[in-house]
This record gives sequence, structure tokens and C-alpha cells, in this order.
Amino acid sequence: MTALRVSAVTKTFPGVTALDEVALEVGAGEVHGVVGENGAGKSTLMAVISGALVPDRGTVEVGGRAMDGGPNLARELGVAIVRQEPALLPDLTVAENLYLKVPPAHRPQPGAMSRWAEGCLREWDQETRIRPDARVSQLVAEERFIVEISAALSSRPKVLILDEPTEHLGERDVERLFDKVRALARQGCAVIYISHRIREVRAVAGVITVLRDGRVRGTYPVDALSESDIVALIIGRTLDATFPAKPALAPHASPRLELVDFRGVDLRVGPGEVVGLAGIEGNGQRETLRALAGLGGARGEVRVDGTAVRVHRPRSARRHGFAFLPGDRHREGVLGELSVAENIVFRNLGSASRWGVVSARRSRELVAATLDGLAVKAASESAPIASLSGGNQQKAVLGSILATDPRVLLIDEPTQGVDVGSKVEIYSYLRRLAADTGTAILVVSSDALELAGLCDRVLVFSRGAVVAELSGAELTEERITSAALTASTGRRQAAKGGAGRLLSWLAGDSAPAILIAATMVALGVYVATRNPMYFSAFNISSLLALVVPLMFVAMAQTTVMMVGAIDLSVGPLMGFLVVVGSFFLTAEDALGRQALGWILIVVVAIAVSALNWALVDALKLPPLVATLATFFALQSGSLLLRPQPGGVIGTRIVTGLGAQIGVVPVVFLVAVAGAIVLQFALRRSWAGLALRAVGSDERRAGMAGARAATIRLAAFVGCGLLTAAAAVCLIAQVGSGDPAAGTTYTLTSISAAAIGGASIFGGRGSFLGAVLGALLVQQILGAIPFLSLSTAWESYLVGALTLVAVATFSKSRQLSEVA
Ligand SMILES: Nc1ncnc2c1ncn2[C@@H]1O[C@H](COP(=O)(O)OP(=O)(O)OP(=O)(O)O)[C@@H](O)[C@H]1O
Repeated sequence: MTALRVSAVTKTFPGVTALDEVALEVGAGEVHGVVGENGAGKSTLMAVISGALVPDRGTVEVGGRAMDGGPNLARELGVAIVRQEPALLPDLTVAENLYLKVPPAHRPQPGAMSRWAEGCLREWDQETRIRPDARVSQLVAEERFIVEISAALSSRPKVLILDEPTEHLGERDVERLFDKVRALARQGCAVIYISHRIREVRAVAGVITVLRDGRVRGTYPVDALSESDIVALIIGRTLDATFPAKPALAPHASPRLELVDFRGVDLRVGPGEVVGLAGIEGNGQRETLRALAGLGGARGEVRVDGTAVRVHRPRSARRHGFAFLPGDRHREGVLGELSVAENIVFRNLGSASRWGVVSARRSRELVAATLDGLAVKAASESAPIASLSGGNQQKAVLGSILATDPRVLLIDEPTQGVDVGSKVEIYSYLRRLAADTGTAILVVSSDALELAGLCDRVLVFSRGAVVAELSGAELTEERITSAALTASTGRRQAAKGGAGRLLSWLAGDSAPAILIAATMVALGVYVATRNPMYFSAFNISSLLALVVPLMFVAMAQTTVMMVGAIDLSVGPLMGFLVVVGSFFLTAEDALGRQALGWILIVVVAIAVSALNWALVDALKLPPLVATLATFFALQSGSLLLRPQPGGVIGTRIVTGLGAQIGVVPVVFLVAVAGAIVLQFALRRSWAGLALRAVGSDERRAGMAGARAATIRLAAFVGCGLLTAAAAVCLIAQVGSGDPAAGTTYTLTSISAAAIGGASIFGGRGSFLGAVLGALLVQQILGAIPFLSLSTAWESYLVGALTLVAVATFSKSRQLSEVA
């Protein structure tokens, strides 16, 4: 039975025909390998099948149904995909990502999400210690792939697409994956397996389709082809040898690189020598390489050509002749928005410049030489590097690093995503570089065959120490794998010290609330020791009453910040609503007119926030500019309606809104209850997740089925409604239509939201944090008179606190991500 039928699909991009009349059929229970050179069109074809791209011509049918409804329909029809770059949302937790990625029918109750996610991960591997509550931005590439694969497996797919899933996986994980793939196929799932590791394709697939230049070159049963037959079909010629010959090294040459007790490793690497660092992931090999690149953890002595050097930062490592190719290309390798040429020039500013100015001629020559050197295929050098196929991105980044003319080259996964033909070119390029310039090369790779073929020596790591050294005849793929496996049985968890744990906690969601509460208590105690009147019932009750508008408007601001926007118009909107209210809510107004006033307040708030949304989403104005325009429009509107304050609000309304239970105003309790409900919805509902997902990464959230524009509209309208609530509380406080009433709330709302943990980049924030942030800001404002300080201190203290809070949260997030 045919599970997937692709008929005559054509897809073009400017300057490239990525797919040309492609046809493919995959039967239920079949594992179908798709192979081809870099840029052959494999990922584009998978994007079409999974609904992420619409073809120019041709059709895709899944289980007999035409696939014409984007990613959501594809998911509904049972298509699951593991992409070359896992499409995970960095600000959300592992559990939340898994939840969003599986089709709605397979999702657990939001409350049971964590336990369910643990089950999904444990199904992958009993030992895997990926915590369901870890934020995805804190995971290394291998872990991100495991999460992406677990999500695809947990969605019980009918068609499973795996696009180079093993580039970051160790030997055991690859085996584990193949077991799962075979089990799924036995249950009738159709699997498409894309990889440049031909051995893997042969091991798992029954049928192979070869793509070249966007066209299908043939479909064959795997058994009918040898490995070299497949290579010949892919690149159109046969290869003599994959790995270049290893030249004899000068026996007494003084070492180019020397490590003395560097993270416990002693090592001498001669000029032109290629040394591999192997081991099961997480045993210290990658960390050692990264430490040499200046990315942290450098302890011990490092000498280059006999001179001791410090490699505590990337800059200092570069200055001493180290060049580093990061293994996590998507996160650390490419600058996605910049062009191919800019990516190359940026890494070689020294050689591309003259008198400190980038020279057009030198840049052109540098870019041409780099692209030619590794035969990078790009529609144009001014195209964004993200539009290149994965393998071509890798070659472009590697080329830009090789062009820096290093004395020591540190390369992490040199050929990830690179096709068989280009791998051979890269290996011989590295060998030539080592032989011609004496560059010492250290390589980390999850592919033991690559290490055995490319390196003169391989050091095997276990628990941070070198446990075996292989060279000469001993240097085989089997020896590397067995040395790694016998030395350590599993992945080592990076042991987090006290500082690491503190950082993780600071980067988490509960830190802002706890830190604010602690600061409030400390401030309260301090002020009370200076002035005993501070804790009087009157003072507490007026503080709580005054803070309520700020609490609501801080929640409003948090809502839009969550989707990566900011709303400057909240303050003037509050003022405008107060002015509107002052025409309908006076003692003389009849009940009907008063009801109309309340309705108008809500309608105006919704209209203004919908306008803000339209400016941002339809006109594509930056939120800062769009809401600044509404800021001024609203302020002028208020002044036009009420050039002078006027319209006294009816006493019944003022006293009603000012009702208290003991010393606590009722509206305060309403605000707190609202914050609790919203916080719960933010963490435990699809809407809350979608809100954070869109703020975290709109494109990926879209792939998970979230409609970004609708969600942003909901966020803006939510912001408007919460601002209306703030305005209602303000009406009772001001008591009349004052056009300037709300203006100061714009900045204080941003401060309170940021102190509460919201990020202006979206994806993060907390309603409880915002409410506590508002309380702290108000507490500071209220404490100034008790300390007999001038009012200037209001700005100093609130400003400083905002700065400290934002710096602490963003820095801790940054550091915990690197860790
Ligand atoms: N968004 C895009 N904009 C412009 N060109 C694109 C875009 N996506 C893909 N291409 C081009 O389409 C062609 C096919 O790319 P695709 O990513 O499908 O190749 P691939 O076979 O998956 O390669 P690799 O093995 O390197 O991953 C390439 O020339 C690529 O540059």
C-alpha cells in the first residue's frame, strides 16, 4: 500500500530550480533512503512533503489524500519530520516543546505534561538525563536532536521523515534510532531516511532514491548496490579513496601545540599533525576543544611553538593562532541573516581590510577563493547564508575558518551534513593545509570512521581524562569505538558546581518572583527601622490601593512583551480611557449612560490595541514605532476632549472601587487573583504555550501549528483589556477626567514587567512576576518620603533596579546557555 506519493513536484527559488518534476513513492512499512549531493534538493522535497513549502507544480498525497493544507494538515495526516536543524522553541522547556510538536490527539492534559515528557524521553533511552523542565536553549546539539526525534516518535507517525538525524549522535544513539525506525516500519509506518552516511542508509533502508540537481536519477533496491555504486550514483563518478594518505611526520620536530595538565590532559601535537579526540558524548573531548578555542573552562598550560599562551577568551585564542569550527553550526557557526560573503569576510576582517577599512577588492578575492576552495554551491555570494543547503553552509563556514591561516586548527564535526564527494575534498584539503603550513589540527567527530581515516593519532576520552591513545595500525574505527565503550558506559552529566546551579536557578522562571519578594521584605524592614510609621495600616492600605493600576498595566505590558513586542501607548490609553469615562460616569449621569461609559471604555481599549496590532502585523512597523504613534495620537485625543481636567466621577463609583476588606482593597485582591489565573493559563494552556512559542521563534511556532498573526492579535487585545482594567482603577483614584493621568504608566509598566522577568525579545515573562514587579516599584516610590529623600530618587532607584534585574536575568540566561 502506498503511504506517500509525490508526483511531478517542481519548486524554484530565485536563481535555482531546487526540484524538477520529482516523483517518489513510499509504501507503508518501507524504509526509503534519499541520497544526493549537497544542494540536490532533498531538504526542499521534505519541506514540500511536510507542508512547510508549497510546490510551484505537482502534488503530494499522504494515505491517498492530497496534501494542500500546510504543516497542520500534514501533521493531521500523520506526517512527522526530524529536520536538519531541530525546529524547537528555545525559550520553552523540553516538555513544552514535545507537547507542541505532537498532534493534538496525542497530547496529554497540560497538567500531566512533565510526566508525559519524561515517558517520551525514557522511551528513547532509559539513561538519557534530559530533564523535561530544562529550557531548550540550555541543551547541546545532540540533546536537541534527541528531543526532536522523541517528538517525532511520540506522534505515532504514518510517514516519518528523518533528514540527517545522526550528524550529532554517537554510535549507540544511532543504533537506538535504527531499532526504533525498524519497529515503526514493522507497524506500517513509511520512513524516509536522508543521510550522507551511506553505510547508515544501507543499514536501515530497503530502497534508495538518488537525487541530483533537483531531479530523481533513479530508485533502487539497496541490496542491488554496493557502497561505491551508491557513491557513483550520487556524485556521477567513482571515488578512488575517501581518505588521503597520511604522510610521515618529522620525528624530532618541536611541537606546534603543547598542553600541560590542561583540564587534566597532557598532549604534544607536532607541526602538520592531525589528532582526533574521541569518546562517548559528554566525556570531555568536545569541552577540551572548546576550552582551547577560548570558550570557557581553560585550566592548565597551553604552549604554541614553545611560548606559553592564555586562551581564556575567543579573542585571545584567535590572537595566538587558534581557529575554531563550531560543531553546532546552526547556533554558533552561521550568521543566518548575513550573506555568504559577509559570513566569510567577518571572520577574516584582518586580511580583507586595508588601513582598517574593508577593501572591496580584497573581500571579493577572499570570498571567491574560499568558495572555490571547497566548491561551495550558492545561487550568489550575496544570498543570505541561511538560503544555502545545509552541506553548503557547512563548507562555507569551514572555508571562512581555514582562510584565517591558523597555527592550530580546532574542528568540531568537520563534515556534518556534507556529501560524500565534498567530504573527500575536505579531508584532502585539511591534509594539504597541515603538510604545507605545519598547522596542528585537533578534530572532534562523532564518526569514528572519519577519525580513523583522517587522523595520525586519536585520544579517547572518558570522564574528562584521556584513557587510550591509538595510532598506526591500531588506529581503526573498531578500536576507537571499543576503547570509548569499554572506558565509559554512558554519557557524563556536566557536573554543575554551586555557581552553575545558581545560574540555572537565576535563568529559571521562579527566580524573579523570589528575588523581588526578598527585595521587598529587605526594603520594608530597612525603611521601617528608619521610620516606624512605615508599617502603619494606613500606609499599607494606601500602598496597596495605589499599586493596582500599575499591577494591571504591568500585566498588559507583559502580554505583548511575551510575543516580542512592546506597547508604549498603554499609559496614554489609560489617560484617554479616564477622559472617556469622565463624560459618562459623573453623579449626574443616569445608570444607562454609565453602562454605556463602561462599554465604551472596553470598546475603545480593544479598538486601540487592534490598531496597534494592525500597524505591527499588517504594515510591518516595528512595535516601538507603531505604538509611539498611537502614544501621541491618544495624548492629543485626550487633550482635545479635555483641555483641562473636568467631569467629576460619581461618588458611588469612587467608593465602590475603593472598597476594602480589612486593610486590603478589593481591587487589589482582584488583580492578584487575575495574575494567578493568567499565570496558570500561561503555563498550563495551549493559548499560553502558543503565546510564548510565537515570541520565542515565530517560524518554528508556525511549524508546530500556531498562527502567529492571530496569536499576536490576541496578545495586543489582551494588553488592551488589561489596560482598560488599569484605567478603571485609575478613574477611582483621579476622580475626574485628567488628560495627563496615565502618561507615567508607560515607563513604569515596562520596568515592572522587566523586573518581573519579561524579556523584550519575547518568549519569556510571568504575570505573577509583573504584579510583584509593580508592587516593588510602588514600594520604592512610597518609601522615598519616609526616608526624607528628594523625588529625584524615584527615578534613580526604579531605573537602577530595572537595570540590575534585566542584567541579572539576561546574563544568567546567557551563561546558563553556554554552560
Ligand atoms: N529558502 C531558500 N531560498 C533560496 N534558495 C534555497 C532555499 N532553500 C533551498 N534553496 C536552494 O535550493 C537548493 C536545494 O537545497 P536543499 O536544501 O533542498 O538541498 P539538500 O539536498 O537538502 O542539500 P544538503 O545535503 O546540503 O542538505 C540549493 O541550491 C539551495 O541553495
